[in-house]
Amino acid sequence: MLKVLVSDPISDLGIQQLMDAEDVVVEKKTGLSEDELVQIIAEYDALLVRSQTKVTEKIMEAGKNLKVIGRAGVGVDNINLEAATKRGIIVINAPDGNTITTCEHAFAMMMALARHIPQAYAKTIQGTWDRKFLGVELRNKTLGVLGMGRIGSEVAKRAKAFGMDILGYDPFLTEERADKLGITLATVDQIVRNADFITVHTPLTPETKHMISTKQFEVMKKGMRIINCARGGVIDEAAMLVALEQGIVEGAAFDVFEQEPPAADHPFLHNPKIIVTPHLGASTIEAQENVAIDVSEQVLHILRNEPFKNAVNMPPVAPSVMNKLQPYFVLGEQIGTLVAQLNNQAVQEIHVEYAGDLSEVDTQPLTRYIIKGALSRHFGSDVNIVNSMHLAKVRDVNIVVSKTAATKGFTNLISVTLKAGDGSDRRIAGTLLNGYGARIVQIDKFPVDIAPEGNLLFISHNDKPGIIGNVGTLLGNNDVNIASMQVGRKIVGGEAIMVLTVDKAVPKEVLEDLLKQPEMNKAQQIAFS
Ligand SMILES: NC(=O)c1ccc[n+]([C@@H]2O[C@H](COP(=O)([O-])OP(=O)(O)OC[C@H]3O[C@@H](n4cnc5c(N)ncnc54)[C@H](O)[C@@H]3O)[C@@H](O)[C@H]2O)c1
Ligand SMILES: O=C(O)CC[C@@H](O)C(=O)O
Repeated sequence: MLKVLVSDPISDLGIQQLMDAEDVVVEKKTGLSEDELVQIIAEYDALLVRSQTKVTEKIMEAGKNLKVIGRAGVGVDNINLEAATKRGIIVINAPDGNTITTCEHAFAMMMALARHIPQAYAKTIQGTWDRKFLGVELRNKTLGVLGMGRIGSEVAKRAKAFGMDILGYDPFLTEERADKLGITLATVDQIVRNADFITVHTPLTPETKHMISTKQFEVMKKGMRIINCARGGVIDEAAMLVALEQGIVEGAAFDVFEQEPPAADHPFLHNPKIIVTPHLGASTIEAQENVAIDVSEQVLHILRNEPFKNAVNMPPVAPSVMNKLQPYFVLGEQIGTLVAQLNNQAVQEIHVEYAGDLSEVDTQPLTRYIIKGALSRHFGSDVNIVNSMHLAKVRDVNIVVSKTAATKGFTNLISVTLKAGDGSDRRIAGTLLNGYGARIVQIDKFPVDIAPEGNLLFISHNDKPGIIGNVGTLLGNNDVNIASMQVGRKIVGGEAIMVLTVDKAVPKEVLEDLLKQPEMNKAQQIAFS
């Protein structure tokens, strides 16, 4: 008999099919600590969670029979994916079931903000008939939506019906799709400067962490309102409080927090201009049923060795293919990550070219790693080798793969070009050198020789005397040690690049100072993990 543990409150109706299955026993034990879970998890073949249970490495290590972890919801940030992958535990989620519900929550928050509904309610039930609450209309206001995926797009549709003008930003949002949605494609800067309301709908990734912080608040319209029903930390809580005190922010509505639950003395819980809810975005009867049904169905398929979808981590790959390709997986993902970090435009096409030895093998699994790397900058832990091609497709990113036996001087070469909607492109090529390991050998049109590890600093500048010295001095003065440096240019006095390996991450302020140096065009930190 297969055993399934449900460790968070999950809709009974949603898990009915699991409970009805003759080969499955379902046990519900909610509110368990990590240690309590460690004690019992070995008995179970599957674990079903929402967001409360933190599925740690320790729990997985104890889960000797665990084949699948089902997350009834979207975000899998409460599950240690790496540990699951390492142990061959499949992690699945239910990405679509709570989209509308969460969108409606964000919209409800926006309306409550506009009309002070929670504050007015609290006064009224205390016996104070206070009619001084003066709201604003949504009509004719500008709404900025950061993250135009499933939820952000639904919010935009509803805001249009309310007569709002919508500015949207998403790295995968092209002019064409924005037109289709009837919104204006904008940059983050345009959104923060012009929006009366801002709502965020991105995952929490290193890039989206504090994407709205002091710098962004400083240029916002005085009296704007802001909503976070995505993930705590996308909006910098401390910076938001300062902006509220300065009158830049008139009101804020948060469903999610940097630390959940927030401490009892968290300033958001005691500020009359901030509306809070306890991560209720997905909490409707419909959404909870939807996600539980989706996830139960997939868990049953996995337990019965049937084909399944929505796996968030490693899929099985045939051993023969695996043996040939495995050495390239890390490099492929690194090339994808690197090229995505260099690109700042909405991506239309990712062109992967395999040369030399690689032209003779079925490279499909490797392409998945490359696309995963290219998308992970924006999808964070939501993208994996199972869903990377699918995510690219739903975001209208065309994947082109070509092969050539010509070796260009290397026995194997992976070249990845990101083509943007505006016609620009960025290119990275890498190889595995026998005895030396992975190397990045080309950045755009410049040949380089870089080990893809540690912290890289990528600088693009005009080829003028003194630049290398300036960079070295500035980094030295800020205690950033340079381990290696490479420079490249095509013509004397023309466009040039500098790639430095540094011993620690370069602070934001130092990058800003670098950019202030003469002849500098770009200074960017690149990370490989
Ligand atoms: N409050 C809740 O209970 C609740 C419920 C469901 C989902 N969520 C959260 O809401 C968020 C959105 O969910 P979704 O289902 O719409 O996900 P999605 O993957 O469909 O959309 C997320 C979008 O964010 C974009 N993005 C990534 N980096 C970005 C950046 N730097 N700037 C702008 N956009 C960026 C991605 O390209 C993607 O289109 C997720 O964080 C999810 O975990 C919260
Ligand atoms: O289970 C929940 O209520 C959280 C849902 C939400 O944050 C998600 O990522 O799906």
